[in-house]
Amino acid sequence: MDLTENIANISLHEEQTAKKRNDYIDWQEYFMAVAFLAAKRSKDPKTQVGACIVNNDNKIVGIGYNGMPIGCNDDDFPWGKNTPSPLDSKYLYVCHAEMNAILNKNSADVKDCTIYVGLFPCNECAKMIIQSGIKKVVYLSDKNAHRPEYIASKKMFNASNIIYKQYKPRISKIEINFDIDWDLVSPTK
Ligand SMILES: O=c1ccn([C@H]2C[C@H](O)[C@@H](COP(=O)(O)O)O2)c(=O)[nH]1
Ligand SMILES: [Zn+2]
Repeated sequence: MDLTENIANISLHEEQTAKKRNDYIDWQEYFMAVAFLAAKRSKDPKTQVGACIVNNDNKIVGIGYNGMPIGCNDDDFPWGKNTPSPLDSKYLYVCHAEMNAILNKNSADVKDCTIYVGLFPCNECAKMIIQSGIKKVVYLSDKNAHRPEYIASKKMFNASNIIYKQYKPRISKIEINFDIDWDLVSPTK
């Protein structure tokens, strides 16, 4: 066997025994990352929230982030928090991420689905989650847990048998790199 034949045989053997990669992200990481990616669309200068709704077949059926309603120009509507008049702060106008994800659904309904969200849902979103038939909430931060709206959310979720579970990341960062050298990743023949 000459050298070229030998190299060809070695590379054939490598191809035939190739194993799947094992550093892929799991479903939870994927759905929470989609929620976080959606949040990057938010124009809120202080708090960007994203939500991703998933059905029992692990199919994404809705994505949303906090933003102004359609027709309400986000350059004209306010983004402040503590203004003398409530009419001049964002709170009366901004649509929450969970609400947008539910309303943006691309399936007939979101019954029995799970919603992945960066921030634990407020009481208004909790009502929408319950009424839409979503059965599980996976959230990352519960930073507002002490506030009455969020205590109310938990009261309602408990009464309606909605499961809520804090997501504990296995990895702290998922990187998206558009600057990949595809020829290095999978050399063309
Ligand atoms: O359930 C929730 C609660 C809040 N949001 C959005 C609404 C606002 O744009 C921000 C909260 O602003 P703060 O400056 O942190 O008060 O988060 C949401 O999308 N879903
Ligand atoms: Zn809300």
